[in-house]
Amino acid sequence: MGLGERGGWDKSESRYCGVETEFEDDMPRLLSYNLSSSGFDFVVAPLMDPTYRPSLLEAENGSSHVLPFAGSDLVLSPSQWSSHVVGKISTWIDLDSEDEIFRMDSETTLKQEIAWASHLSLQVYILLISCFYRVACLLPSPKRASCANYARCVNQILQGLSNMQLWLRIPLLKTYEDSLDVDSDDLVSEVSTLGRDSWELWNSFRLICENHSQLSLALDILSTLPSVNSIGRWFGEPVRVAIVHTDSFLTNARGYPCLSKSHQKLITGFFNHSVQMVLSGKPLHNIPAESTGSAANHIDKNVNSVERHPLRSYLDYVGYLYQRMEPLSEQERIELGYRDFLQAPLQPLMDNLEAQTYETFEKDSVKYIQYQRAICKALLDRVPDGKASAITTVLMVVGAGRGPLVRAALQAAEETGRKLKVYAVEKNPNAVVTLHSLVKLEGWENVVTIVSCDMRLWNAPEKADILVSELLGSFGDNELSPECLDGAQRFLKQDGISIPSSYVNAFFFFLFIFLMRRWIISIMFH
Ligand SMILES: C[S@@+](CC[C@H](N)C(=O)[O-])C[C@H]1O[C@@H](n2cnc3c(N)ncnc32)[C@H](O)[C@@H]1O
Repeated sequence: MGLGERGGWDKSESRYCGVETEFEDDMPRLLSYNLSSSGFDFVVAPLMDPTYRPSLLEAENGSSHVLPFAGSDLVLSPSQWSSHVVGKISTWIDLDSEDEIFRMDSETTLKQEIAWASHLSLQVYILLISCFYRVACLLPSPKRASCANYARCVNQILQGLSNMQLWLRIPLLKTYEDSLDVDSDDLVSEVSTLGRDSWELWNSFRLICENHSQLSLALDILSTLPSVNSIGRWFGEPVRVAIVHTDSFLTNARGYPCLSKSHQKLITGFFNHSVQMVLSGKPLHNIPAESTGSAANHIDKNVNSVERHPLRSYLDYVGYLYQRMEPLSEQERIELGYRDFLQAPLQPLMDNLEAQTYETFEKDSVKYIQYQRAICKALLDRVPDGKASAITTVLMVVGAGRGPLVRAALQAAEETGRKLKVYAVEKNPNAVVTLHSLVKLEGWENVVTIVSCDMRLWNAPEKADILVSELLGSFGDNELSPECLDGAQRFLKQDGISIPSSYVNAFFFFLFIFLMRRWIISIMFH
């Protein structure tokens, strides 16, 4: 999901720019109009007729009614539902309304619509496992500052939801005063009654939802933006979509839509965080040969006509902003998938790591350069220039994996002109296979001895001058490095050294940050 590599609109991944539409019960026509020739990749469309109210339908038809969804699940293929439709939950719902019937109607509708969306995505999950988690529903923004019942109900739904993301819609507003500056749009007039910073609203909502990983954000980008500090706070949040309203666009000298510098900065910042864009609203620019009227209402009966989509010039502008960005460096591309994700700590002693994990380690070139520098310094320190050809330093890499530290050590020896003998100790037999082929391929047979066993059980034939390891793990000890390295100390000569020579357990540091996070955030942003 999300934007592909920079340098062009990458079509290899679906869903990079969508369009918000109104209710249309002919889904295939809606898709055909908005996607096929118009350039959008997905629609954010209501799943249910907005006039539907459970209490009214029940009064009319008793219990034998059919829910007024936008088409049956069969009108689109499972992959079309998953890649091209984000279900928009009815915006009229208000689960914190004082009117009990309205509140009950809201809760029933919310559950029915999410159950329906989940039904659509469940088929997809079975048929197309790779689409897992691409399926999403857009929850309307809370209507009032106190939205505990809405959040409680969403939390309840999340507990039973395995195949879908919920995106809570929140307007990008700093304060109540901010919202008063903005024109009277439905959404804004709703949120202006909230009377508080929209980040606070999101924060209280997600806390009630216990920070559920399937709850993320859809941010409405309006014509006025909050301060840079206030915006910065959102970049630490799980924003999946930025909904850019047409009234946030200015008009350039040729009459085409464009964005202010601050809006441009915001949008490119979102691109950098793989946030998808959605365009919303009526076209407000009079461009020759382009039709006017609402994007949502403008479904021509003849969908095959070559008429330009009314929001096409807005889409082109967003595409232009994307293409204008500097392409990502190789390193940034590698890191992209790891941004903003908490990783489950690895257990390399208990488990045998997979090739993919080693490959990820090996891409961290900065780390291996630091090791190489440290080994260079150690070699120069231990072996004077005059004895460089007479003394062979014994170096042991304990936990050698597929060999990047062996390579760093041999490069250090070459760089310093020192003679080196390397023992590579590794307990993962699969990694040892790769290590063997690397040693052969590089012609290191004479200097590298591979030892396939747990370092704690190894009977080393000689003692080492330098012990090199990389077993820090997430908190400096989850790979059991203290225990393993303690077991390896017996290999070390009396005056031998260890690289790294020391490290601290960062657990308490992170615990402190975690416990003080609210205080730190308030200091940073107020
Ligand atoms: C974090 S990985 C680092 C691998 C490699 N040095 C690198 O940078 O890609 C740690 C390696 O140590 C190995 N290892 C962990 N405990 C070990 C032990 N007691 N004896 C031998 N190898 C061990 C693991 O199998 C794993 O390959």
